[in-house]
Amino acid sequence: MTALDTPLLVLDELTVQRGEIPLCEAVTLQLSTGSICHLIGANGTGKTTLLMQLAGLLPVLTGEVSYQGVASLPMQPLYVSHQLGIHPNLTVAQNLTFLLNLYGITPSAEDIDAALTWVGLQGFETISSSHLSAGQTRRITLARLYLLTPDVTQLWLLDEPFTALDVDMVARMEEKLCDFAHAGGAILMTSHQTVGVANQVLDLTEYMV
Ligand SMILES: Nc1ncnc2c1ncn2[C@@H]1O[C@H](COP(=O)(O)OP(=O)(O)OP(=O)(O)O)[C@@H](O)[C@H]1O
Repeated sequence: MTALDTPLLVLDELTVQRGEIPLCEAVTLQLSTGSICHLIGANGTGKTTLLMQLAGLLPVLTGEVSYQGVASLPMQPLYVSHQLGIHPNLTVAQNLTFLLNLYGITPSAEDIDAALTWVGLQGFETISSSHLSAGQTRRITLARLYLLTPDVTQLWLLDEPFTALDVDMVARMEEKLCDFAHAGGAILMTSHQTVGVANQVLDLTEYMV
């Protein structure tokens, strides 16, 4: 039995819905440990809406979601929104600490140093986050991935994580996605760029109302 044989998240006939308006119907998906699923579709199809539904930020009104074999939403998926949620009045280290605290992790100074080094922000710990470029700001939100293993959260929902990143950082991110999937995690992610490491695709265009 390979890692891909183990079902983790199952969507059965789910309606992607924003308020009263259904966007996509009867969406079906099975994600297993080891899955890196690229969620695709034109602008406005409902990709962000689906990720928000799975993160518990918007309701699932029609269809079933089961997680680890139980009819429910995942208890604590990691949801990285394309809206960054970085507080401009906090330093880089303070923002990263806050993002990790949400998952019950209190990082040590060494953890912060290692995560920021991984995203190329070594030495930025005490810099105000308002002084960073768009790509550097996104790197703060991604630095948390360095410290999150499948033991903490087995499902990553990533909304356009590669936006504003340079080629080297995208390559580093893809390596991290593979490491996480091989360690027993599963990933559902949007990107308007090619995701070379994806081993599954969900095209929402096929389900549009
Ligand atoms: N805050 C909102 N309130 C009401 N409707 C919204 C809101 N955000 C998006 N929508 C609507 O929901 C639809 C789906 O939006 P969503 O952001 O899920 O699309 P998407 O596939 O992620 O698009 P993109 O590729 O542009 O990021 C859009 O057509 C839009 O009209």
